[in-house]
Amino acid sequence: MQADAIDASAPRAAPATASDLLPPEELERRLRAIGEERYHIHHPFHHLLHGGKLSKAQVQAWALNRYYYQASIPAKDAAVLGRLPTPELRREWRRRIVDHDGDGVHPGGIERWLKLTDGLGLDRDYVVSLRGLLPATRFAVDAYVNFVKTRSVLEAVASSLTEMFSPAIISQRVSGMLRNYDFVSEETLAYFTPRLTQAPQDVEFALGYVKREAHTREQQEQVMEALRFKCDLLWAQLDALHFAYVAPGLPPPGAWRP
Ligand SMILES: O=C(O)c1cc(C(=O)O)c2c(n1)C(=O)C(=O)c1cc(C(=O)O)[nH]c1-2
Repeated sequence: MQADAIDASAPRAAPATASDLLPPEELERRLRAIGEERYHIHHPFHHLLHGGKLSKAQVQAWALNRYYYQASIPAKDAAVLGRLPTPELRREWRRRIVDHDGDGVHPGGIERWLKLTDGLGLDRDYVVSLRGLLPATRFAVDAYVNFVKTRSVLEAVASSLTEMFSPAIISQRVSGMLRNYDFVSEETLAYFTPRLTQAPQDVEFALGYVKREAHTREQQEQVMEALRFKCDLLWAQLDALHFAYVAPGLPPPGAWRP
């Protein structure tokens, strides 16, 4: 047997039982620890982006790909909404869809993201067509939408909890990009300003929900696993950008090229 193979005969840790239920504050502490370890704020591509180390073309690649994440968030939230059992819960979740789609008078997040891609000089029709996406962007984002459709409502809500950590990365990104790139302005980065108040509001509800509704240790573990999955999905998107546009710099066939 290889040294690193799993020894099936070794004693296993007893499965968690209801008596192992974590106090809600401990669950929250563990969720925050997951973000501290795995959130994409630690990704090398993020450091290059806010540190001013990317070319305009590399920033364009980031904005183009991230458009698909932004555009898919309302589809994700509509899938969650459709599974929530009470008017109170649905009312709360509905706000998220309006934040991104707008209300027909006030523009939402998708429109504001397109201001960013416009400001970077990308053709809007091309961005919206999704033709230049990296395959891995599509796979990662689609996996998120699929996750909330197929897992429990508890896991679906928990998977949004990366937003606990988004104000920190957004602050770093915006201040760094404004300082380091002459091709971005406060206006082009305006997408991010409302997120600094929307995300904490989203989190207050979602975190309260998982702390209240995870009734067994197994469910608490599912909540933590959902957050890990979501961190991985954000990380994988930056991995793909790095591989295609930074090093070794190998965009796959069909993907956008500067
Ligand atoms: O700028 C970022 O790094 C970042 C991260 C995240 C996130 O952590 O999921 C979101 C956003 N932005 C964001 O703008 C956004 O609207 C959003 C919605 C959600 C979600 O899971 O429902 N995450 C995020």
